[in-house]
Order: sequence, then structure tokens, then C-alpha cells
Amino acid sequence: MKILTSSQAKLIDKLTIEKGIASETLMEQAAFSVADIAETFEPNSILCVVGKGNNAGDGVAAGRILKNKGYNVEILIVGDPTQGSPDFKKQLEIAKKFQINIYRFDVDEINYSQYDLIIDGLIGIGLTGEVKGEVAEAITHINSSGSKVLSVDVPSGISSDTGEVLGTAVKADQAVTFGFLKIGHLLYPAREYCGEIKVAPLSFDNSLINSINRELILEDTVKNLLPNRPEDSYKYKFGTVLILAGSEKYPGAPILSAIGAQRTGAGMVKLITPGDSSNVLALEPSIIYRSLKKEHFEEKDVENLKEEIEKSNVIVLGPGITEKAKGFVTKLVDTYKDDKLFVLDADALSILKEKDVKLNKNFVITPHVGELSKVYKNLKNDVFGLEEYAKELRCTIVFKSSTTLITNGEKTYFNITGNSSLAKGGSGDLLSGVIGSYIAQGLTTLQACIIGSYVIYKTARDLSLEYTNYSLTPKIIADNIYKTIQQLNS
Ligand SMILES: NC(=O)C1=CN([C@@H]2O[C@H](COP(=O)(O)OP(=O)(O)OC[C@H]3O[C@@H](n4cnc5c(N)ncnc54)[C@H](OP(=O)(O)O)[C@@H]3O)[C@@H](O)[C@H]2O)[C@@H](O)CC1
Ligand SMILES: [K+]
Repeated sequence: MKILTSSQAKLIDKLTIEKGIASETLMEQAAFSVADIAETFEPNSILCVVGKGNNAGDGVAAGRILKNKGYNVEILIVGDPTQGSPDFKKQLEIAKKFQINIYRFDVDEINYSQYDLIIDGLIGIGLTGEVKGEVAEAITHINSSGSKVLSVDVPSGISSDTGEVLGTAVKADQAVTFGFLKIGHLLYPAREYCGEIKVAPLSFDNSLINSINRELILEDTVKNLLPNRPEDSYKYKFGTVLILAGSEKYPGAPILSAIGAQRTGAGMVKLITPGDSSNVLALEPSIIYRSLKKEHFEEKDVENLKEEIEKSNVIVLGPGITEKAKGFVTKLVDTYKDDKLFVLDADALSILKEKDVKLNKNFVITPHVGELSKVYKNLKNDVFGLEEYAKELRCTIVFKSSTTLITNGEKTYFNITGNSSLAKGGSGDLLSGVIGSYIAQGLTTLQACIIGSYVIYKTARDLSLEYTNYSLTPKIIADNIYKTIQQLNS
């Protein structure tokens, strides 16, 4: 499912109209979908609260369709309708002919609570700046009405490009958008304001779809990425993952990475760690394990580990290493950046603090919000900034957040499969191992991040029904990864 910015949506709209599909036709289609979804609320009475742009046009047209079907519908206009968009004004003229009561926010007193359903057609993708004045007041009324709310396109007040609340926003039970999702639907806080999101079809010109470089990760996207596993194969065919992780202080993190790699199909998983993570063998004896018996990795270990490094396909570097291993990370990356594939996680990311650090397409980095803010800046709602950073570093970034973003600067994937069960120490360690495993099995770094994150997040989502988001742990997720792989393989 492709994801658009507001300007891409406007462009697709414009190009479709240029090909001869009238804007009225698109609006009628949009309004029909809004009306269809409104009916699922089984309302007796409906208030369409509209502004004066085309989002309002959709709202008025949906109201008229519902009125025509026999529902008790009224319309409330916020703003001066004489200043409205041409399509909005047209819809208003039509609505008048259907004997709908039309009120004005600045004139009429409305009891918002008397309606079972409010259709929010105040502002859609045309939002510019913070919501103020009458529109802000109307949003407050909608939110305190106690009525069900269906937002047209996006909840009014939500930025469709960042998911931020600009001033104030409508809290919807459902939002119906057209043709494609918008970035704003998928990021917090907007995800909480949208409620359930429906994507209704519209006769858009689809020739532009291939040029849209942002996409939501769905099961179908991932199914195609599951690496082939021919019967006639041997372990080296599925790659060797070398996990360089842990320290005396953090012996658990490398265990999770190693199990993650082993349980997702890598041919061989080697774990080398400074501390004592020997428990890994009790959990998964097939992992090759060695301890350097010291507090943390040191620069000279790069030379000591030469053989293991050179025999590996991909190196997962960072979980639990502490900042004391920085010299080791810098040397390892400098020495092998052109020859090996890398997944850099946790304290390995501290090398990004250095000025002018350049990675390359061999690298995946997996920062969470805090880690990225330390080495770069806070990009929580800034997809464009993240894409720029990936381009600058020339690598693939997995930005772990309530909506995880995966980008190489050219293409960006949104993962909304996870939940708060993953907001725990250890989830990231597990994920880094899984991504390493898929790279070892021959996927591109981008593909490995897509399937790797999906496998962990989907497993977590399914398990949290039983375990709850509180009690689910990365180890339990690791033990159940096979269930998600089974689903993908069916
Ligand atoms: N593919 C498509 O594109 C299709 C689009 N369609 C629909 O069109 C919608 C886009 O319509 P759009 O471009 O007319 O903009 P829209 O969302 O109505 O907002 C403009 C209005 O908001 C107001 N306003 C803005 N900022 C404000 C603020 N901070 N505070 C207060 N007011 C503010 C602004 O007021 P003004 O600044 O002009 O005074 C103006 O009146 C889209 O979301 C979808 O529903 C469908 O019909 C089918 C195909
Ligand atoms: K809206």
C-alpha cells in the first residue's frame, strides 16, 4: 500500500482531472465511500461539520447522499461559504436542493451531542499551519460531543505530512481516505486521532504509482521476501552471521541477537563476546560461541578476530558492547566497510557522532529515537529528514519507533505492525540478529530490514494477545518466531 505526501495527493488529483475525469466525479466517489462508511455506524442523526475547501465538499456531498438515503442529516458550515472552493460551493447548491438544514457556525447555536454521528469535513490535506479561530472552536465542540466521529480524509488539524497535531485536532473513531494512505495517518500522535483507517478506491491515474517511493509494509509485501530454501542445499548457502556483541556488563543482549539470527534461517551463527554469554548454548546449542574473557571489546581484537570476520558474510555489531568498545567499532568498520555487510546497533552507533562519517550500502543501522537524537537529531515525525540522513550516510536506516521507518533514502517503508510490548530492553537486540540473518541469506539490506522487522513485530503483536504487552519478552518472541514464518510460508 503506497503512502503519499499531501503534494503528491494533489498532483495525482490534478493529473487525473487533466486526463478527463472531472473533479466532481472524484468528489462524488469520495463522498459515496464516506456515506457507505457512515452507514456502518447505524446512526439516526448525522451532523456534517464542514469548512469551505474540497474536504468540506466531500463532507457536504456525503451528507446529501445520506439524506437521500433517508437519514436525518444536517450541515454546519464553519467559515464564510462565499469564500469557499468552487467544488464546495457547487456541493452546497446541490445540498440545498435536497432540503438539508444548513447552519452557520457564527450564527446558529448547535447542540453537538444530539447527533449519533459527526462527519468531520473541516480540513483535509489542505491544512496550512496551526488551526485557529472558529475551526479550532468547532474541533473542541466535536471532541466533547460524545458522538461518534468519522473524519473525511484525515482528522481535521492533523498534518498529513507529519502526523502532528497542528494546534488542535479532531479525535475520530474512523477516518476514510482516498486511493492511498498519507504519511500523517501512520505516525503518532495522528495514529491515535485517526481511529480505524479505511482506504476507499477512487478513479485516480495509477500510472504514477510506481514513482511513489513510500509504502506500508503488509503481509503480502513480506511474503515475497521469504528467502527460498531449496531442499538441495547446505548450510553455507544460507550464510554466516557473525555476532560481535556484549560485554561483561551486558551478557544478555548478544544471546538475543544470536537466537534471532539462528531462528530465522541463517546457515551458521557465530557469537563472539567479551563477557560470559555461555547461557546461549543452553538455549540454542547450534550457535558457535566464544568468549574473549574480558570486560569489553578492544581495538586490537579486530586483528585477533581476523579469521572469523573474514569467514562471515554479515557482522551484527553493537548490542550490549558499551561505549568502551568504540575503538574496536571504529577499527572494524574502517577495515571492513567495503568487504563485509554490517548491521550496526546500540553503542556501535556512537561512531556516527564523528563528523563526516560515511558508511555505504553495505550498512544497516538500527537506531531508536533516543539513539538517533544522540548522534543526529530528533526525527520522530520527520520522514523527509530521515530520508536525507540515509542519503547522507549512504546506508539503510531502521528507525525504531511506535511506527518504525525503514529507508535507504530512495525508498521508505512504514512498519505499523508492532505494539508497546516491544518497548523493552532486548527487542532491538533480537531484531538486529534477525536482520543480519536475512542479509546472510541473500536479501538486500532494505529487504532484510522489511522482513526482519515484520517477523519480530508480527510475532509480538500476535503473542501479546495472550501474554499482554506488559509481560511479553524478547525471549518469548524469539521462541515463537516460527509461527510468523509459518504464516509467511503458507
Ligand atoms: N486526490 C485528492 O486530492 C482529492 C481530494 N479530495 C478532498 O479534497 C481535500 C483537499 O481539499 P483542498 O485542497 O481544498 O483543501 P482542504 O483540505 O479542504 O483545506 C483547505 C481549507 O482549509 C482551510 N484551512 C487550511 N489551514 C487552516 C488552518 N490552519 N486553520 C483554519 N483553516 C484552515 C482553508 O481555509 P483558507 O486558508 O482558504 O481560509 C480552506 O478552506 C482532501 O483532503 C479530500 O478530502 C477529494 O474530493 C477527492 C480527491
Ligand atoms: K477532515
